[in-house]
Formats: sequence, structure tokens, C-alpha cells
Amino acid sequence: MHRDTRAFARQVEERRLDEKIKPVEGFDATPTDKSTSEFQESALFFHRYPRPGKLEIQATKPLGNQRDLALAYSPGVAAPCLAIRDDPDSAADYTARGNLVGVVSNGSAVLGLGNIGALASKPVMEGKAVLFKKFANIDVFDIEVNAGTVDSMVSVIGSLEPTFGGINLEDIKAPECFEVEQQLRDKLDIPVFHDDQHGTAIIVAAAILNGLELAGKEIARAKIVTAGAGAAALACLNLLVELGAKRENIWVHDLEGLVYEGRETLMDCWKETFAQKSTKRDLAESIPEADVFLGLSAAGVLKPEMLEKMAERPLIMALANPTPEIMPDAARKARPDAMICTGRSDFPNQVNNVLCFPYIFRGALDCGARTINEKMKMAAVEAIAELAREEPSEVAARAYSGEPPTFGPDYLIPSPFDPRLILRIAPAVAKAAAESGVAKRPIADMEGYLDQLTRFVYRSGLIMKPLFSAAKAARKKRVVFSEGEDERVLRAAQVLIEEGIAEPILIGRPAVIESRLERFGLKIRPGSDFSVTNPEDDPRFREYVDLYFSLVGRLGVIPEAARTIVRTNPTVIGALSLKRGEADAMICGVEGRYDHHLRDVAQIVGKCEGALDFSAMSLLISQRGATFFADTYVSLNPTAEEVAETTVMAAREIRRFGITPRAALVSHSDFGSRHSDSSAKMRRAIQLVRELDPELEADGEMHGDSAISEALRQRVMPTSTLRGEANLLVFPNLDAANITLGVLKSMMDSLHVGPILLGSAMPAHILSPSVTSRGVVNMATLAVVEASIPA
Ligand SMILES: NC(=O)C1=CN([C@@H]2O[C@H](COP(=O)(O)OP(=O)(O)OC[C@H]3O[C@@H](n4cnc5c(N)ncnc54)[C@H](OP(=O)(O)O)[C@@H]3O)[C@@H](O)[C@H]2O)C=CC1
Ligand SMILES: CC(=O)C(=O)O
Ligand SMILES: [Mg+2]
Repeated sequence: MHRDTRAFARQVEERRLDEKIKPVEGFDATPTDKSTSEFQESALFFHRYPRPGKLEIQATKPLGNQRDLALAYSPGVAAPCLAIRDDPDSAADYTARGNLVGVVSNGSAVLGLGNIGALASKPVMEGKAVLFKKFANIDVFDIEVNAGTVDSMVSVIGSLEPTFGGINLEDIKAPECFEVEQQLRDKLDIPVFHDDQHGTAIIVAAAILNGLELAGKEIARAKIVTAGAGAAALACLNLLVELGAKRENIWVHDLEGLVYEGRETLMDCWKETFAQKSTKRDLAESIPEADVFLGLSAAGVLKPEMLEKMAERPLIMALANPTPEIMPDAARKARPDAMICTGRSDFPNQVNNVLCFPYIFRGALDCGARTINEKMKMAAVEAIAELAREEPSEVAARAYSGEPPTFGPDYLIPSPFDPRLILRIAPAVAKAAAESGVAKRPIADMEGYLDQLTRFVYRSGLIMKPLFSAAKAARKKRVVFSEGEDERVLRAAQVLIEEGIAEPILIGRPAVIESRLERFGLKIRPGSDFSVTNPEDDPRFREYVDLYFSLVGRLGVIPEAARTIVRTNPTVIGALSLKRGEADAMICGVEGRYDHHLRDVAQIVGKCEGALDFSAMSLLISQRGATFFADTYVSLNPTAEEVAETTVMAAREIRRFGITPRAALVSHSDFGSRHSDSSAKMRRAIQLVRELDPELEADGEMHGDSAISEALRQRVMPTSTLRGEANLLVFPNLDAANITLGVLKSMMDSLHVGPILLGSAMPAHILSPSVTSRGVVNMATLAVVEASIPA
């Protein structure tokens, strides 16, 4: 794929400008300001490029030769077909079915957008598929069906059982969804789970239990008022009743107003269960003294004046998507004592079914559950609620990077990126399934199962998340960007500012920066959002020249040349401002040669104390997981001492990601199988690594495949001090490291984070010209973390 190539970035940009994506009517994601249309344009662009949509199918078996073809297809494929005919359960052994969920919608209640139809629901269903994969490694086919009636839905979906290990119904409106789900549950021998009902109910119940505990209130006495009487709201109420809420304390509202006894319009038997004997008719009348507002309806339904009459320390759950019943700032203004939740990721307390559905299915599929029953749902509620109340632990510290949140009004439930969610919910659900007798394959070795889930968590692309949290907690360190006029840097600067990660300082001509910001439709502006260092005119430059000359005067640079270099070389300017303490970190290298940038950084910023040399590490994130490579950019042919130093510094950096490094020193020789200068060097280097960092799990010299496959390694060296798959590969020379990186990056369509400069006295990174704006954001984030928490 072309993901990281500059030509591709340019091509995409040209297409974007040519085709100029148009705003979409009815889109109201961030209703506050002009950022709405920019955000919308970004969302359309995100979905459209580099290829339309968010999903693809990948083969899991090689089809490299005639024999593979014969095994995978005719005649070999007949064998598993016949095995499944004789034993249907063996489909889980011979096909992807056991890990395959159908996300099915008819598009009749898509988020809060209403009945926009099956086709228009496809982006949401692809999105759910991505979340299943990302958070729980479950494969999904998204199925959008033109089926408007209960019968047609049951008939279409009911015939899909042979394909799937489970069915996740999504965005099907009430009341039809109740009947569809019930009939499918009766008919099918696989889990059928309407996410908007039960996924929402589970996470809402966990948040309400925790919110009431904080407010010192009992669920049996709590007054609960809803906006919405649809799939999500009624399922939440049913679960809350099971948890002890009293029907007489529950007040339900829909388009018609209060659901009351005797009402005839827009009523159905599911709403009827919650009908109040009352003369009140609308939300404004019934909300006084409410302890909980549960909004699962539509944007803007809850007015600030209604909040004023709620009980002390109210819990306000404005969960309509994408725009809640009330925006959190308005709610906070009306009720400073409130605990506030939304369904969105841009505010604290994201109460969204994404915290539940990937993991409840993970647990259900792993034990071969026939259904998802009440016991399994309750187990999920308890697991989520307990996780938020857990004492801050080392794992939590890693998950939230150094600042584990403590249970409180802004942390009623864990964040969707909390890696512990899968570790708590999936085993709890699998255990409940076994105890309630619905598991076909109960998990016998729970500890082994937990290990397996843990390995998945740290293999997945959530790897950058702890760094983002740590950078935000570092409170906007100043990062100077040498190529401040570059489009990728400008786009990255906008993200860094908006996300509160860093305060950018851009080196460049102010007029050029301003006109490019206008051209790219970016809303940040110099002065108010970030500062600019103008190489053509800056009052500090005389001091910069003096400092530069003091550092390089004896390296053959005469004063006149020093003046010219400081005015014309933005890397030198960036490094000088870092050295002078005007910035906390620097990023350069978006243009120009790596070795030229490194020379300037080395001369001005220098090496950290005791370091032999600089080196560079690269992280590749692919479907397979995350692997670090060193030294990918600096030393042509490092000595054994330098290889050892690189290994130890790289391991230290990897720990910032919350990952335990496992290093393999790779070579053309496998544990002494070849004798050469290079293999001898790597053998010596591993000895030195053991002296420098005895705690580090490392071994060598070994082949690349021995580094990855424990089985291969064990065959050659059963006493190897390395366990499992190495996540840090240290190479004997630059050719090997850089070529391997380039080939893998392109072949595996991986995301490259780096190069990460090791050995620098201050946080400075030199990127490569192929970097994308996302790559710039990643590296600036890492630099901010380095500036706030020295290794
Ligand atoms: N945060 C989360 O995890 C989740 C959020 N949601 C959100 O909840 C909302 C409802 O979803 P869902 O239950 O699946 O959809 P449904 O179509 O099944 O239900 C919608 C309900 O909202 C009511 N409603 C719509 N507009 C208003 C209004 N202006 N005032 C009062 N009530 C109104 C409808 O009333 P009537 O019955 O009269 O038609 C209906 O009862 C959506 O915004 C969705 O995005 C849903 C699931 C999960
Ligand atoms: C989150 C979700 O499923 C919804 O808003 O419909
Ligand atoms: Mg939904």
C-alpha cells in the first residue's frame, strides 16, 4: 500500500482539492462552531481515502503454490466439508465461524439519525466491525438488509446461522427490535444480542450503580427519568429493575411526552410496563427531584432549566449520538454538582456500548456459548463497575499513563481504551456462561485464557494510547518544529493543539504559514494558538548566532558562515531554541537528509551523558502487532559496544509504551552456527547487554525467524533466555536494519512510528521525508512524554 509515501499524500491532497468534499445536511457532530464543517470534511475524507470504507478481508492461509491451492480449494476443501457434515460443531475447528460475528442492521434507528435506511447505515456497521476487531480481535461481516417488517428481518437473519458464531443486531428501531430479537433467540443456537438494547443497558447499569454509590443513594429509592422509550431506554430500565430499581420511581418519556396509564397514542406493550399513574404529561413536569436523567432519545431534548429542579448530586446521562440531549458544558453550568455522562469520546464518562459488546462477544465465543443470558450480562455489569472502583494499580497506571484516574464524578466508568476491559469482562462472561450451563466449550484453564487475552491487548494497535494520555497529562510542553511551513506539520500542529498534547512553535515565514493554513482549511492561527519563529526576522538571532558559534566555532565554522547557517537552516534554529530552553522538545527531518539533520542535532543538542553514539529505533505497527527495530537510521557498522548500548537504550524507550521489551540480537548466524566478524560482534554485544541491563530479557545472536518463533528458537537453543516472540530486533548493521524496515513496512502495510532518536541529551527526533501528518503527531507526542518523564 502507499500509506506512507509522499507521492501518495500529494495525490490524495490533489484529489481532495479537485473533488472538494461537500458538507452533508443534517450533520451536527460538534454543534458549537465552525469546526463542525471541518470535522465533517475530515470524517468524509477519512472514510474515502486511501480506499473507500474501513474494512477489507484478509486471507489467513498462504496460497503460494499448487499444493496450497489444492488444500485450500478443490480437492482438499472437501475433507473439512465432510467433517462438518458429520459433526457440525467442528465448523469452529475448520472455518472462521467460531470467531465471526454478523453485525446486522436494517437502518431503521441509526444512532440518533433515525430511519435512514440500510445502505446509509453501512458506515456505522463497518465502524462496529472495526471496534470488534480492534478491541477484541473478533472478525465481522457487516450485513445491511432491506427488510422493514419483523417477519422479513427474522426470515433473513434467521437463515444466517451457518455463517456466524454470533449475531449482533444493531440500530433496529423499537418496538420491532424486541420481537425480532426474541424470535431469533428462540430460533437460533448461537448468541443473538441487540447491542443497542443490552450493550447499552450493561454499560448504563454499571455507570448508574457507580454514580449512585458516589452520591450516597440507593437504587431502590432513586427516581429515574428517561427521555426515550425505544430499544436502548427500555432495555436499560429492564436491567435496572433487575438490579433493584422500582418501577414506581421510573418516569419514561418519548415523542408524545410522559408514558402514563391510559395513554393511547404511540404506545406499545413494552412501553406500557413503565406507564405511570399520573396527571403529569411531559419531561419538564416529571423531572423535579429526579436522581438520574437517562437520555436515549435525540439531540437537545433536555433544557438547562429542567436540571435546576433535579435532586442533589444528580446523575445526567445524555447518551444520544452523535449529539447528546444536552451538551456537558450547559449541564455543568446549570448544575455544578452533577455527574455528567455522554455517549461521545470527547468528554469524560463515555457511556457507550463500545465498552461492552466487543468483550461480551469475546467471552461468549471463546466458551462456545449458545446464547447471552441474564447471568452473563450481570457478570459484565459487575466487571465494568468494579474496574472503575479498583484501587489505582500498576496496570492502570500504564493504561492511563502515569496518572491512573481515581473513582469519582469524572471517572464513573473506565475509558474505552482501558486494556483491562477485555481482561475483566471476557473471562467473567465466559465463567457465567459455564455456570449457567450455556457454554459448549467451558474454559478449563482460566489462567491460560487470561494470558492469551493479555497477549492480544499488547499486540493490538492501542500501543500509542498510553503515550497520548501521558502527553496530555504533561500539560502542553513546547515542541519546536523545524519545517513549520510543511503541510504535514501544520495539520499535525492543529491536532496537537486541539487534543491538548503540545504547544507547537513553528519555524517558518509567518505569511507563508498563514496562507497555507487558509488554503488547507485549518483553523489554528499564529499568536493565539501557537508561536512562530521567523528565520528572516527574529530579535533573538544575534544570541542564537553567538551560541551556535560557541558550539561549532572549533569545528571549522567561521563566524560569517555561522550567521548564514542560523538564518537559513531551520534544524539549527530548532536545536538552538531547544538548547536555550525556549522549547522542551524538537521535531525535524520532514524534509532533507537524515544525516544532515543529525549532524546539526549532534553539534548543538549533543549526546546524553556517557552515551557512545546516537542510534535510531523504529516501531512498526501492523495487523500482527507492534515490533521495534534498531538501529534503523544512524550507525553504518556499529561496534559491539554500540550495539549493546542501542539495545539497552531502545529497551528503556519501549518501556514508555507500557511494554516489556524482549530483545533479539539478530544475525546471519543462529547461536554460533556461522563464524564471521559480524556474528562474533553480536555474540559479544549480548554479553555486554547482560552486564548493562541484567533485568532485560534478551538473547542472541540468532536468525530473524528464531527471534519471532519460540518453537524454532527452542529447537536450536532450548536454554535461550528469551521467551515468546521478540518485540525488539537489534541488527548488526544499518543495511540490514534499514532494508528490513523498509520491506516490512511496505509489504505489511504497517504504520511506522519513528525514527526515534536514541542517545540525545534532550528530546529531539529526526523524521523521514515519507512521514505522514499522523506520524508527526505520534512523534511529537513521544517527544512530549520524553520531556516530561526522562527515562
Ligand atoms: N451511548 C450509547 O451507547 C447509545 C446511545 N444510543 C442513542 O440513543 C438514541 C435512541 O436509540 P434507540 O433506542 O436505538 O432508538 P429507537 O428508535 O428505538 O428509540 C428512540 C426513542 O427516542 C424517542 N425520541 C426520539 N426523539 C425524541 C424527542 N425529541 N423527545 C423525546 N423522545 C424522543 C422515541 O420516541 P417514540 O417512541 O415516540 O418514537 C423513541 O422512544 C439514539 O440517539 C442513539 O444514538 C443508542 C444506543 C447506545
Ligand atoms: C452507540 C450506539 O450503538 C448508538 O448510538 O446507536
Ligand atoms: Mg447502535
